[in-house]
Amino acid sequence: MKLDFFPEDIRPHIIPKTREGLYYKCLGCSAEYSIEKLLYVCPECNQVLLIQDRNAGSLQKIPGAVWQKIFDFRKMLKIPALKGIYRYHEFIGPCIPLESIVYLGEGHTPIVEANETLQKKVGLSFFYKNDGQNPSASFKDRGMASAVSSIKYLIDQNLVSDVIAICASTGDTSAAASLYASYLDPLIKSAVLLPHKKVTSQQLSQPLGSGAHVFEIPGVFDDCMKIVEHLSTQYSVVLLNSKNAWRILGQESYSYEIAQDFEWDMENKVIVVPIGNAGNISAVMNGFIKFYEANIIDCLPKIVGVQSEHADPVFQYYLEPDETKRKFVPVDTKPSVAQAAMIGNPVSMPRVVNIAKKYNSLAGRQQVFFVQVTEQSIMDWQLLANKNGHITCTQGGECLAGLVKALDKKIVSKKETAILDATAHAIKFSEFQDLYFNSKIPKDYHIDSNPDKINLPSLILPDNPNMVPSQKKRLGEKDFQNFVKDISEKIAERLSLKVSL
Ligand SMILES: N[C@@H](CCOP(=O)(O)O)C(=O)O
Repeated sequence: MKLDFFPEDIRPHIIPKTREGLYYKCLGCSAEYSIEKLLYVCPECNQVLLIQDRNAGSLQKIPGAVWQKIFDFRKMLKIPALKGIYRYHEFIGPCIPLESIVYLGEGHTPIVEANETLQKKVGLSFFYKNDGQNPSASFKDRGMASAVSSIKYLIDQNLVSDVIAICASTGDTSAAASLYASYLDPLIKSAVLLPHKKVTSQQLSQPLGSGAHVFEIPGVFDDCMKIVEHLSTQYSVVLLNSKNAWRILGQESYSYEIAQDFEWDMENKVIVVPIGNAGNISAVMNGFIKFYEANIIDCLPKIVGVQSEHADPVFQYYLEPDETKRKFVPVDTKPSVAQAAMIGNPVSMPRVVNIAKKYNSLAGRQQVFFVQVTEQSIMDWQLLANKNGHITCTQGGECLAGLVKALDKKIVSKKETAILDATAHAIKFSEFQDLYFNSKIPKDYHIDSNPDKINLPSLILPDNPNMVPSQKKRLGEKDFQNFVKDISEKIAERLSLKVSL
């Protein structure tokens, strides 16, 4: 829609204006740093950073209802830079000029209501937000669009050049990082570190296809992360993990979209997210806080963070009810089908502690909860969700298992409506489905294949196995007709089909 057709009251705000005000703030010592430097931890105390906005107060000068109208109308713009996460430019990266924004189609993923069968089984109304429908098939594209746009902004100002972007990954981050970097080739080259044999083959193919340098490292994700942290302090590289605070900003768009899709009504809503490196739950909470502070939503939804029993450091931390006695202890992970979240020492733990505290305090009651689920429940719920029309990954299965657990523990009630994060597309994690269906999940996952849930292909051969069509030798007309009839009859028998009249 052309600018002239927008309502007059919001017309001056439809195209966002670039403005200053963002800075890095250390969560340890509160030191502040310019965003014109590439920085991932505080040079003083080594603690993680968050990006803050000195002019956040100015956002409150526009009434919440006007912001809602601006975002609703912005949907109709045809400007690529504003079609993705930067619809919320003022809240995500107001210093980034539209020319520096990298847009590959991320964000505004569908929210799909679970069907009646599944809602009945679970016991309350819920939706999946399909973040697997992002360009690299996971939610990481939100954060990557933000981090890579921030680098492009620095490149455009001649503040950096010849960028080598680097990340550690369980699969999704590396796919997103290499995809966005490849779009800016040759300005940005990428290198990814993956734990050897702990990334699915689909995920391994993604950075390879994008032309990244792919390094497989013995150990688990946490080991790769340490190497990336070391590289980023010793060498001139750009770190693209969520330790990079720009990633958090971009991932806040997930919350903004939920608010907008539910007509800004967050009453009785529960947001369920899996926790791995903990960047996403930090971003999700922070996003809702920002919209609440700007009066765009009038209450904060409940947040339920879910971890597998095989990788549960955040859940363990919050088991201690007395906040003053809590002590974070990294855990050694065990094999998990929620492989993307198989992380024992999440880099964003200090962010979770800081933001969850603020969230609960703003809400005036506990609104952030953590639950732990079994590996068996992750797999069983994922398979059931996908048998009912969803396309969720194992982490999405983890969310559903977490919702069931939260209902059981009375953290969530039947009156509420949950929105579950399908963080990636099911196809990325189909290897776990294959293992389950073939009853071959290794013992240390602690998952048994339920025969009722197994689905395997059936090879249908004709009575005469030599009379089959092939590319090398086609059958003669009569033999081919016999083949078609024979196979059809066998399928009809399997499906108990009735002959049509
Ligand atoms: N699950 C993640 C782990 C790294 O996450 P990040 O958000 O901290 O970059 C992955 O997909 O690699």
